[in-house]
Amino acid sequence: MSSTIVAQNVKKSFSTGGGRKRRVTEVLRGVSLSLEAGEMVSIVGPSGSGKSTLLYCLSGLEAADSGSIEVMGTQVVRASRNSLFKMRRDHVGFIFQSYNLIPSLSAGENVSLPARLAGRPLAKKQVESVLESVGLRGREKSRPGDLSGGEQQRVAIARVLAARPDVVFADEPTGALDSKNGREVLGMLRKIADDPRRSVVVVTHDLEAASLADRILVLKDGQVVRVMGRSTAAQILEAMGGSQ
Ligand SMILES: Nc1ncnc2c1ncn2[C@@H]1O[C@H](COP(=O)(O)OP(=O)(O)OP(=O)(O)O)[C@@H](O)[C@H]1O
Repeated sequence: MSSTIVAQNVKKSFSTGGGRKRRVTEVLRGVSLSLEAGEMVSIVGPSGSGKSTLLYCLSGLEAADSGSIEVMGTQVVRASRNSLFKMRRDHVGFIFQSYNLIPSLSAGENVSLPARLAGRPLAKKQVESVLESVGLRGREKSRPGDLSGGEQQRVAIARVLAARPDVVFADEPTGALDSKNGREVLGMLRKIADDPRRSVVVVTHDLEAASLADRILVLKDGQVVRVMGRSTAAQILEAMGGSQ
């Protein structure tokens, strides 16, 4: 197996307020992790423990202060904007709680946009086939506003699948969905990670979602306090000390 992400001793602080009211909060206090191709990792922990910040630092959306993060061999910490742009374009896909679709574009156009921007336009058949793979056959022309939340998230997954990324980062992907749609979306994420070339990192409060991962990292106060192999939601809850 080969590593898609290797992160060592990642630190990140935020400062808020100015002058005498300036406060520095250490949000990540030396996080290390590695992710293998074909693996799904969940990051869980109490609210404010730094889960989203970690995801954004790993993907280069947020700049870590120190440490080392390699994504598919590219060093992310203190990388140039150009190198981060290329790393994200060539290797990374994102799924957010809020879907982040462009409302004025159809489902098909949303799916094909990243490939078009990367100068590798998709054939109509490819767009149809990737939408079909997420259960949206024949919905190419629908606009996000005409789709349910679950369907919009599936378009977002189709957009990621079309770009064939090595690593998919998902931040609370089921946070806005009911449990049935949430389960379907999670099944799709699990399927992405079952491809031996791909890996998935999911930040979630949903412990059923977390239990689909091969490894679960429990974050507390900006540090990884537990690393678990395949676990049930009840075992994860126990590892978190009984509180989400
Ligand atoms: N841009 C920012 N500026 C200042 N503080 C920030 C910023 N982003 C995050 N924080 C702070 O960092 C801490 C961790 O936030 P983060 O969103 O990473 O936690 P989380 O574990 O994902 O929380 P939740 O589960 O509630 O989404 C919080 O105290 C938050 O207020």
